[in-house]
Amino acid sequence: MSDPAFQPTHITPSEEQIAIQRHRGRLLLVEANAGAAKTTTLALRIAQALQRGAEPQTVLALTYTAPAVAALKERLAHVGVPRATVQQLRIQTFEAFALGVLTQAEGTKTQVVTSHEQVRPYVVRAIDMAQSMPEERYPEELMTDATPGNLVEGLLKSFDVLKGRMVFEHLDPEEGLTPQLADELGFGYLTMRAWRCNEFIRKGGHPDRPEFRFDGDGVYDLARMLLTGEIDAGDTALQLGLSLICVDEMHDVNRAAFTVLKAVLAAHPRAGFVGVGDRDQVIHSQTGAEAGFMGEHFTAEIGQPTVLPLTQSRRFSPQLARHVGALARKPYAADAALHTAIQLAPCESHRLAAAFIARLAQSHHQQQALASLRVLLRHPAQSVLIEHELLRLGVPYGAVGFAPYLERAETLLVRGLYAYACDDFTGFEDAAQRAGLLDALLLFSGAKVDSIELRHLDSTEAQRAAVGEASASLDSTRTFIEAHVLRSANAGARRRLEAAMAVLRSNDIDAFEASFLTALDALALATRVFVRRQDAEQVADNIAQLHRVAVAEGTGVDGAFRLFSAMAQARRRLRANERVVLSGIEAAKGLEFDHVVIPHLSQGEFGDGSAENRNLLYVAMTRARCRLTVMHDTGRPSRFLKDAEMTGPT
Ligand SMILES: Nc1ncnc2c1ncn2[C@@H]1O[C@H](COP(=O)(O)OP(=O)(O)OP(=O)(O)O)[C@@H](O)[C@H]1O
Repeated sequence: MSDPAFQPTHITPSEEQIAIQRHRGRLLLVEANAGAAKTTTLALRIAQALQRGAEPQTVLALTYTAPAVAALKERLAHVGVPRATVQQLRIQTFEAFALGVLTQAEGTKTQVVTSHEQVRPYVVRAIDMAQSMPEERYPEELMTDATPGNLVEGLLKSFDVLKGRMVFEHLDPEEGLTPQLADELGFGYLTMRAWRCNEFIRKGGHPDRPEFRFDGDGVYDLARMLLTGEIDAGDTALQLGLSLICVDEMHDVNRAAFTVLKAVLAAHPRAGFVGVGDRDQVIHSQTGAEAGFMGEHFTAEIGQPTVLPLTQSRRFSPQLARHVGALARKPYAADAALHTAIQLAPCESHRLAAAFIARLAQSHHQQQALASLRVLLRHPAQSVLIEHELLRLGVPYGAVGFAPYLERAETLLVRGLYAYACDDFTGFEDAAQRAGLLDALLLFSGAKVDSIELRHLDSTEAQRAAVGEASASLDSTRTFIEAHVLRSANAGARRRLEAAMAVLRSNDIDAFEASFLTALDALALATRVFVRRQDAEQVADNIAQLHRVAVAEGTGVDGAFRLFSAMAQARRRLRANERVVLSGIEAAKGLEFDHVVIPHLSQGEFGDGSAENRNLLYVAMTRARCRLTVMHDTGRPSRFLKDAEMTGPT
């Protein structure tokens, strides 16, 4: 039968790519290194299906993140699939796909809860419930010194693991839950009991569907219903008439997602399947992501796939491939025609690194040869100094995966405390700026807006209404801080806020340097209001960086805060920019940039030596096309740099 090949624009596919594009077997897996053209080849395979006559809406491509969805769409357009057709393809995250199937199966849309703060009260209730069960056989195992609020953060992480790995679903239903069993499974007894209560609460007493779904609950609920038989492959919600099913970034697949995938494949026995991934890009192993889902589990539970190779990086040079190969301890080939400049920039201090990056960004704007400059950061707090230097030089930039430092709630908290303590509201001239400041103060003080007129609104709406009214003028802003924030703050927060304001009021830079951070105790403040410890730590890190910047300015306390206001004005004036972007590494997965800069690679700065951190650095380094700049203190390089053989001259 004649099968004319789809002819892509912009690229000439290799023999390996053509073999994958034109493959006709049912199950195909491609495991290949970063940059070896997995996403592009998936796009070619989809284009070939369209060429063979498949309707766009019968092609499903699943990924884990929204940026990965965007990247696949971009590749499809790049190889020549018309944008209008790309829009008709079903390219979705696993979570969005599962929510769609559930809506269909349940006949109604369930509320989706997106923030940890929204889900927190439910988890607190679950802990209370677990600790007060009348028939509990091991009550002493459930007692702890921590308050429920302080347990939430750890529990949510454990819940992710329980969901991703489907731990409960794989237990023998006859076997009761005991502390010993919990221990064997690697979870605390309280965690497992609280999980059960949390699920009970989430169901809200409704027989058919839960009251709400939090991130990841869509895939989990669908996977669970598939396992219990509430939904099966024959269900109309899964009969989507698909002709081709694809998974990009298969290294992110966990048990729950795999269960969904299995059912979609079973529901479409005539559809082709192509999955692509790279086991060294597993950066979500805590939630059960496992390379086995592209290997032994796939063969055992779905069938024997054909495995086809993509052997060469088409993104970067053989020299960079050698370094990342050494880091990941695997062979790594690359197209010999590609050239990637590798620059090891020595930087003894973070301040020097920030100044260096700002100059690099400035010259990037002045040239046309390279399009994108992406600075990849392990932690958002690392952006504070860099952004400060960029703003000082007036260099336009964007931020992805985290808010720019001047817009973070903790920055507004510190600036707001100064403004109120010293009655200097420079930089808060308009109502929107004052509203941001009040929201930040309310968040960290733990104060609740409570007024008789607003009792008919829920707490979020009541706060919005009160802040909207108070921020209308400077006077009402001051009064609100006095009457609603400080007076009704919880005792611990109020003590810390007052102490920090006393330091600011002294306008003594030495006192500020020595005691501001201790007075505010940002970690304690944030731990009370953030569910995840890592979020609280990030707040504390951000404030520490802000403090460092203020001290280093050498212009006194008032001088430093005026500068922050000026920087905030400057930031608003700068055009939004996509050529120079600071971002987290997770947000860069699946993407590529002409010039990648990775600062903070001195000893201990890239986290511990875990496989997950190694994989994060692997992902970061493999985003570069034409140039990679790696920055560290030459006297004390990170062990990962040593492993990548990047400490000497390159
Ligand atoms: N035949 C080709 N000729 C030239 N360049 C190609 C070819 N195929 C792919 N590329 C380019 O190679 C680069 C890497 O491709 P792609 O993003 O598909 O790799 P990947 O394996 O999915 O990467 P990652 O693992 O990082 O997600 C892209 O710039 C792409 O345009």
